Amino acid sequence: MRPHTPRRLPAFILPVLVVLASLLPNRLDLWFQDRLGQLLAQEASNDIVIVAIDEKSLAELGRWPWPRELLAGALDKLGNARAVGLDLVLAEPSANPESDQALVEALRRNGKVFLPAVPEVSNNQLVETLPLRMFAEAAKGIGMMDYPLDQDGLIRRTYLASGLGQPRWPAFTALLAGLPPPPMQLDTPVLNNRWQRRDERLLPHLDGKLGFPSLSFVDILNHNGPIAALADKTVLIGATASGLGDSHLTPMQPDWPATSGVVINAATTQALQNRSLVRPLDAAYLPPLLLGLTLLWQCLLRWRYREKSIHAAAIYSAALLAGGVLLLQLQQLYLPLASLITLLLLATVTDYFLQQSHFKRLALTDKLTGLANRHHFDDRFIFTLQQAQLARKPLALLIIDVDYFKRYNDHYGHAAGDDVLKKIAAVVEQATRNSHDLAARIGGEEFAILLPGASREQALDIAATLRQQLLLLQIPHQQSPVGRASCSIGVLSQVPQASDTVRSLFEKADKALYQAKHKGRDCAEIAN
Ligand SMILES: Nc1nc2c(ncn2[C@@H]2O[C@H](COP(=O)(O)OP(=O)(O)OP(=O)(O)O)[C@@H](O)[C@H]2O)c(=O)[nH]1
Repeated sequence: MRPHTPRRLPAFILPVLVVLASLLPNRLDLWFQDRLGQLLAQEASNDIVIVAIDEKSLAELGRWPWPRELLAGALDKLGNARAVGLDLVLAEPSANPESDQALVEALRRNGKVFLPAVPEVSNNQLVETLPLRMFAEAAKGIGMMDYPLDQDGLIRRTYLASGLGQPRWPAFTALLAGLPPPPMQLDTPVLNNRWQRRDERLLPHLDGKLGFPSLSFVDILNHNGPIAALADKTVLIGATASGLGDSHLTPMQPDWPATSGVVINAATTQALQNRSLVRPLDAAYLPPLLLGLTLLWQCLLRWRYREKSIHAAAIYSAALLAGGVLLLQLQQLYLPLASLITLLLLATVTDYFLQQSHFKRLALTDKLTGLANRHHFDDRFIFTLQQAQLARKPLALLIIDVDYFKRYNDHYGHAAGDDVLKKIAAVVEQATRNSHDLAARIGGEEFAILLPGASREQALDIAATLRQQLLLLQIPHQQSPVGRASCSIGVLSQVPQASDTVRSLFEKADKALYQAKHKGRDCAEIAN
């Protein structure tokens, strides 16, 4: 055993690394985020209306895709809406060019229609799928619908701008919410092939399912003239029929039947209009925040909460939680609270166990030399003796006593005596062969080594090597007949009998030590 110093550093670095490493797939945080979202769910507003391409419309108008004149007809009924989002990807021309032309004209007549662009995977990378140029130019604006999938297959986030090479497209929902649309960027050159995103936002939760007022597409189409009820409303036209496949798992609806894309867009638009859409903390701020909070925690622990670290961790976690919820409510900023609190608990638990092991080591260690103390030695001796008795294997014990040490103290002083004891302790420890051997300081100037399995020859060899090593140190001792520090060693090695006890073995080794002293010191004697 060596002297031990408290190991503070890992207690504070390790948890930071653990949490940082687990941040990306941090399911705990996602779970936590979902629960918080449910707690703060909003009610669907009446200002957003969904025109649903539903089963009823498909039954009456025929299978999808419909001739684009039908879309044009519906758009003509929505002339008094505040804004219209045509939640369909119009990237391909239809077989009939007149159909497309009819839609272009309806887009122009309406004048408030926004069209979506979407990221699509091609050759393992995302590319932009834009509406046909003729539609794009006739629409009021193009917005990107960028809802990446999380590892668990749910969508939880979107971006206020994204695109290929640079985040050049505003979000489709941002345009619908009336956030100032940047100019059309159809002709902006693509800088590189990397998909770029900016201004991450978390999807809002809605109270209940399909809470938005909804009308069947076919009813709109068959209506005579503009629909008064839609005046100044934000209208989203999109597929809700399950056969059309535009539905997604979200924290709002994590199981099938999932939420339709048009409802997700409506909920996001509403949150953008209310300015209640939540932004997560930028990943770049996370490491400094984690480090700062951990440092603060360490300071608190050192300052006054050392003995009550578990209580303090609970209070600190509650404070973090409250702070996090407050930030969410007041600033719409989401902190990865689960990670932060996990970090804190990890730091506390690690710290606690390091403390415990530190104290445990202290209780078993001799303060001056760092060797095992008498208490530790006796415990190990009992255990080792039982093992040797069961296995019928030899057990050796060396008792090492410094010669004329009283004279040394008297001559050189107690402090110098302490230094000599430390040097001898180092020599004693060097004599051990492996982790099963144990070297200890069992008295003022008395040491012992327990050597399980060592034969008489081996034990005598070890004693001789030990004396040799001490001789090499040449510690001056003018009051000793040999002029240097030396020791006498009592050696015992035997296969212990059932009747042998720690005490009886000690007595035998002690007797051998007495003989060594009696012979004139600076030698080793073995017990019979
Ligand atoms: N410096 C120092 N001295 C100690 C310590 N513990 C015990 N001693 C001293 O060790 C000395 C032991 O003296 P004795 O038991 O008479 O043995 P000795 O002088 O070594 O004589 P022999 O063993 O017969 O050779 C005493 O003077 C103790 O005060 C310690 O921790 N530090």
